[in-house]
This record gives sequence, C-alpha cells and structure tokens, in this order.
Amino acid sequence: MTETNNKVRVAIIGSTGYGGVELIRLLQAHPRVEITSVISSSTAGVPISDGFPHLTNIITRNLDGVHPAEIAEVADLVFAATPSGVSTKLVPELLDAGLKVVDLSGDFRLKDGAVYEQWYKHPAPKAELLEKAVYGLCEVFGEEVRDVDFISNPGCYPTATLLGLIPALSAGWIDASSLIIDAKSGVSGAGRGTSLMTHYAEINENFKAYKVNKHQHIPEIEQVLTQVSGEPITVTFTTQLVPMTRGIMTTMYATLNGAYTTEDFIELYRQYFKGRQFVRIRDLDVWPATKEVSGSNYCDIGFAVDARTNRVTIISVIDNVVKGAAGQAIQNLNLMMGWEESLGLTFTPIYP
Ligand SMILES: NC(=O)C1=CN([C@@H]2O[C@H](COP(=O)(O)OP(=O)(O)OC[C@H]3O[C@@H](n4cnc5c(N)ncnc54)[C@H](OP(=O)(O)O)[C@@H]3O)[C@@H](O)[C@H]2O)C=CC1
Ligand SMILES: CC(=O)N[C@@H](CCC(=O)OP(=O)(O)O)C(=O)O
Repeated sequence: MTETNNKVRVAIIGSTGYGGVELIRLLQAHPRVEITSVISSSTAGVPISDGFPHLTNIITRNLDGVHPAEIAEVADLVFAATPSGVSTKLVPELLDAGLKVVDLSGDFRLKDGAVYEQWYKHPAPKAELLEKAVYGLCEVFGEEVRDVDFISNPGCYPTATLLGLIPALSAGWIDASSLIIDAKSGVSGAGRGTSLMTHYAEINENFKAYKVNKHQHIPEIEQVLTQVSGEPITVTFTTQLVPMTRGIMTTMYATLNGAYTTEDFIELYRQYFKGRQFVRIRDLDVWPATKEVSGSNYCDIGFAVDARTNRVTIISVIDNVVKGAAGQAIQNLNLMMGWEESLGLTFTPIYP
C-alpha cells in the first residue's frame, strides 16, 4: 500500500449518502488519511459542496464517477457506502482492481448465500467472496481484521445488539434460547432517500414498529451469536423507528443461568472489553441514552438484573451513523493498517 506523506489514499463510493457524508466528516480529521476521491453514480462532475453546502471550503473536489480502474489509480483503499445489491456487483471489481475494500452494506456479512437471498431478496455475492469477507466487529473480532484487504462492516442494529449480548453469552450466564431484542433507531438509519416511512409528517411525533420478525439483521445477529456460543441461536428481534435523527437503542432481555447480580454483569463486561475504549460500561443504575453517544464512536451499555423474574435487562446505545457505520468502518481501517484502533475517532459525543 502506498503511503503519501505518511498518509493512505482513500476513496468513498456513495459519498452523497448519509454513511458516505459521515465518512467524509470523520476522515477529514484523520491524521493518516487523505481523501483522494469522492464518488457518485448519479451526480459525477459537480463539486460535492453543491449538494452539501456544509462541506464548502472543506472538500473542494468534484464528485468522480464509479470507475474501479480509475479509483485504483488514485486510492489504496475504498469505502463502499452503497446500498445492498449494489455492493454485490461493485466490490468484486474493486478487489480485482487491487483496492482494499471496507463495505458498509449488508451484502457480505452473511456467510451463507441462500440465507442472504432469503432475507435481502437479491442474488447473493459469489461464495468465495462471502468466505473472504472478514466481519469487522472490532471489539470481538479485531484480531481477524489485522492485515486483511476486505472488510464487511457490521450492521447498525447488530453492532449495538452483539456488543450487548456476546460477553454474557460467551460466559454462559444467559440462556441462549431466551433472547429478546427490542430495537429502536433514528430515521438516518434508513438512508438519505425519501420514503413514506420517513416522511416528516409520518414520523414526527410518531413511533412505529416495522419489519417485525422479518428484519434483514436477524440472520446477521443469529450468525454471530451462533458462532461465539457454538450452538444454534435464534432471537426475537423487533425494530422500531423513533422521531430523532441519529441513534440506536437496543434493549435486550435474557433468562439467567445462575444467581448473577447487576454488579456481576458490570464486572464481567468491564473485563471482556478491557482496553477497548469505545465500549463504555455504565455504573449501577446509570442508564445509557442515545444523546450520550451522539456523533461519537462509543457504544454504552447498562444492566439491571431482576431476581424476581430471573432475567437480565441489557441496554446498549450507539450513534447508527458513527459506531453503526462510518466510525466502525474507520476503526476497521485502522486495524487493517496496523494503526491504533482509535486513530481519528477520539471525539467527545455532541451534547446536548
Ligand atoms: N444509515 C445508516 O445508519 C447505516 C447504513 N448502513 C449501510 O450503509 C450503506 C449506505 O447507507 P446510507 O449512506 O445510509 O444510504 P444512502 O441511501 O443515504 O446512500 C447510499 C448512496 O449510495 C449511492 N449509490 C446508489 N446506487 C449506486 C450505484 N449503483 N453505484 C454506486 N453508488 C450508488 C447513492 O449515491 P449516488 O446516487 O450519488 O451514487 C447514495 O447516496 C447501505 O448499504 C446501508 O444499508 C449500515 C449501517 C448504518
Ligand atoms: C431505520 C432504518 O430503516 N434502518 C435500516 C437499517 C438498514 C441498514 O443499515 O441496512 P444494512 O445494514 O442491511 O445494509 C433498516 O431497518 O433497514
């Protein structure tokens, strides 16, 4: 990989979407990255600040078209912040052109193509690429990310959910057959395209469930939980849209396998995530709120054991666009490059 002035050259496909624009914001402040191309399939040739005035005098370059060979001439690594279905076709061409790739879509997260087709309703990528893609949940699989050239960035809901469940499941503290996940997202999770679902009058002062038991993140969560626990796991997973711009809260319920206390959970998770600065385990009765991670790469997790019901409630929050997308993608870049994983990501949440 070429490093110019000690910097890696990076291109962003889908730079006119929410994930891409957030990558621009974060990478602008990254000390080891130079953005050499911002790419659009529909508006190439115009300055990106035409459509995004907040980038005026920050990114002065024009949008480039989607041409893998040309991208490979100016960049070493590309972020594909593209819709599912698009990445399936694009990523092989980018890899063939010699680029490293971090793909933000759901296309390469599921190892079984038939499962992908069942949930995503698109033709699956080739099996060898599904095999090659490394699932970049940094705090769990960070060692596997080092020195690879193709990362599949985890989904937003799965990031919050998996970080909230894996330590307790790995330790055998919770019953794997009892998992219920109640998930809520701000509307930026749906991307920049307009739809009736996210239209202001439909979501303002409203709160609605969608894709109940049908969400494409269900097999992703089940695949990873099955992998870490060694036994087949299914989950009940309900997604809901909240009238806010950013943020995900997942509230998880599980039956306990023993007489563990809330303090035990806090200690278990602090040990599991020791040295991983982006996961913050809350003190007793200090519940995480989405605002407390907004604009940052943190995932905050809190617990309450209920001895009466023999269940634990686990609450996990992230900013869907940062830790759920662009921030985690940069964390993966850092690991791929052998840099400190927090490089360029150590900013404080925006509050209030
Ligand atoms: N928003 C979020 O919180 C999260 C999103 N993701 C995933 O990240 C990806 C990007 O999401 P998000 O930014 O929200 O989506 P958006 O809909 O906001 O943006 C997607 C972008 O992809 C570009 N695009 C569309 N078709 C093509 C094509 N054929 N070739 C190249 N580029 C294309 C579009 O830009 P143009 O027309 O200019 O090319 C568009 O701006 C998606 O796969 C999404 O599921 C994952 C986690 C969280
Ligand atoms: C609020 C909202 O609509 N969120 C989206 C998140 C989709 C996403 O990020 O898609 P992939 O991870 O599968 O690429 C959804 O629920 O479908």
